[in-house]
Amino acid sequence: MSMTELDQEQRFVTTAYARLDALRAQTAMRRDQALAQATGSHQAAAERESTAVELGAQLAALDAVEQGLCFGRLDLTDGQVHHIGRLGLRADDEDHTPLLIDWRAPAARPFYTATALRRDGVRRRRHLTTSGRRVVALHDEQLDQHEQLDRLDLVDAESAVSGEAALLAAVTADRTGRMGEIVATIQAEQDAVIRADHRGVLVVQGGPGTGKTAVALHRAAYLLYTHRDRLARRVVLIVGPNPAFLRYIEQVLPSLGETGVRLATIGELYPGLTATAAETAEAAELKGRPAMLDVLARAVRDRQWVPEEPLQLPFERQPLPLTPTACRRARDLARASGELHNAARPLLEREIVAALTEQYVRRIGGTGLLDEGDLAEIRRDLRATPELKQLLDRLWPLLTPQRLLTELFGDPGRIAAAAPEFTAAERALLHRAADHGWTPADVPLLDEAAELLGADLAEQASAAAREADEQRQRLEYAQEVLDIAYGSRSVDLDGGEELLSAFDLVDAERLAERHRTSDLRSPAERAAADRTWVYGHIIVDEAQELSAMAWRLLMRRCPSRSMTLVGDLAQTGDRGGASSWQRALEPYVGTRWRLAPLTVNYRTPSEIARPAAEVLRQLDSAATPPRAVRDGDIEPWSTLLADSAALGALVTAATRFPGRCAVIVPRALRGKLRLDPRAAVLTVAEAKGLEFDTVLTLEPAAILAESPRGLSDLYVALTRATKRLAIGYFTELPEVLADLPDRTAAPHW
Ligand SMILES: Nc1ncnc2c1ncn2[C@@H]1O[C@H](COP(=O)(O)OP(=O)(O)OP(=O)(O)O)[C@@H](O)[C@H]1O
Repeated sequence: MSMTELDQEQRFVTTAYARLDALRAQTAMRRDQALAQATGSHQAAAERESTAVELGAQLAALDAVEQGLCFGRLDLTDGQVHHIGRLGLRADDEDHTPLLIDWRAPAARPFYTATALRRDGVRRRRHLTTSGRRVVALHDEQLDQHEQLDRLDLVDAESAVSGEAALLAAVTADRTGRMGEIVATIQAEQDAVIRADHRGVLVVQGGPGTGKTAVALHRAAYLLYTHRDRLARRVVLIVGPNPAFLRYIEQVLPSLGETGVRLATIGELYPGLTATAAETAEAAELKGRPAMLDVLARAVRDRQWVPEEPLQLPFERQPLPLTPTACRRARDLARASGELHNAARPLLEREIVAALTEQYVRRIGGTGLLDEGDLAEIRRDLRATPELKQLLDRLWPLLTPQRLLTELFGDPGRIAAAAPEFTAAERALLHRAADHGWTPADVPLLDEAAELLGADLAEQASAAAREADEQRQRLEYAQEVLDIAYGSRSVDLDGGEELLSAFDLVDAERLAERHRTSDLRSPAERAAADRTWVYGHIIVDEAQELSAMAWRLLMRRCPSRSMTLVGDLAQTGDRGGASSWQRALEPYVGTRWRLAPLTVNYRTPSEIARPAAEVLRQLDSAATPPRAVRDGDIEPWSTLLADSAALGALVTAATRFPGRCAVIVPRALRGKLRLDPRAAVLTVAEAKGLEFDTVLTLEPAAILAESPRGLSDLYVALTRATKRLAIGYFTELPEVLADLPDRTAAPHW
């Protein structure tokens, strides 16, 4: 590569950064102006403040693309040259000439898809490697020099990875503990997923390390770019398996300049609580079964009570009796109304008050002397009796989802009534203390309960009152603004005043409405606070782990079914997780979903992929392991550990390598080992989706034995390493790993 070409690229990159700097300065100035003017009337201040927030977000997006602003160049056969970057830039000239093309724009696509066989008009693809703002290397692929290839070469040219040098540099770099973006080296099969149509359900199935997570995140960025208007307002939701995983990926989208996304675990999808309490895998599996739907429905019906003996309502001098028959009639009527539980309570109340009125009339000697007005008064008095509410609360309590579940799980009697089809052992799994925290598996149940119960009327009334009050204040304020605006006008024409005030009122309402929508929370924040928010698109990572109940919750949040589900059935660890995409999706979309496979493994070198493939073969003899994109230089090995000191020494030695190190342990050993703190000690569930330079998998036989999905767990444990993998065991090495070189005599890395 001649120096002049590097210089030329440097000149271009310098121009692009200068343009970026200018845009930043402009945006910062406009934001500061908006902030300085955010005073004066309430309305104007709110509008300027929201402008300032918007400009602040734009500024953050411009700052985010600093690293690797420009990473590619396409030379087309027609002589055009396109530079590809992390955002689109136009020159500051009259024509706004395109300078840098956003990687998501259609014109950038050939950068990811062109091959020697399908050139898409590309003559040469160039990868630019930069360090800060300096161009340090160029890698070219000449796509027009393969005309004379024979058949064999053609096959190779088709399957070759694009931008090989840049890709290899990316996949062999030391890990930082945070996932990074891959815009410069997205591969063709990944690009197809990233740019797939947003409509309908797309399932991305791929083995460990095939870039499912990376692709899911870049797809979110692509969809936001392509459908900005709709998706920024409706929000893209990305669901991950646990908070540590979300921390691992949370930087990727901001680094691509995208913030209109909500990242959440299932445990965070019920507003007002974060469900992080632990429970057994068996209890979580049970709660994820579709049978829980009936359990919840019965638990609600169980709260619609009929006493066996008459109840008494203290009223005037002598209590009024309320017979079981009257209670049953009232309950059946309320149930027959078809209203949700909380909404049906007023119907029950009306019936109960009617029955009590009848008792009262009977006590005072019949209806002969009473007219309708008297009866209404009696009913009013009954309703005003404080004990009536207590009585109604026993017969048909207003319930929040939290209260329904707490009182259900806290009471074996209630569990038995609601879950007659479960075995005694299963029912025991559901039982727990009332002060037990919420677990992730509770969240779909809370959501389902909210659907069954409907809004608590008291809650609804107070929310409505609050909203009415705010609206009144907004109207008053808007009217004031208009009064001032129109104050100077003369309105003493005949009839003119009336006309004008009607006009004012309409405008005041519209103004108030506009003010109401100047809510400074971002759409993602508003989505997080709203249980019934409908998302524009939902992406689920590790989707194979979702239970049937969790699927229901997500489908409710996405009636359009615009979803991307990424996962690997061979890695399913949760007992309630999926073993077939068709079975999991059937209830919601039938067979109307598309499958996109990913086949190349970018994480583990071929040496490490080999024993993992052996485990996969035992899991599913028909499955094809992903093809490792590179060879490493270190074979994985096993060692029998004499004692915990030997383990400690091995782990300490492992932490001396650059990058990150993890010890993956059976659940039973978690928290029981004293190891070098530089090594992350994780169970398989915790390590899922993550990767490390060096991995020690400990006691694989115990990992296998701990769960009915033991083989899947072992598969996950063997596929986390980017460079070095060793297996340590105290007693037994599973047969499936017996072929690994045994280094018990000299267990060094
Ligand atoms: N095109 C690419 N260019 C550079 N790096 C890539 C590319 N594709 C994937 N990678 C890297 O490979 C590693 C594995 O990717 P990722 O974690 O997305 O895989 P996965 O399919 O989600 O794996 P798992 O099933 O284990 O969760 C990551 O470090 C990712 O950045």
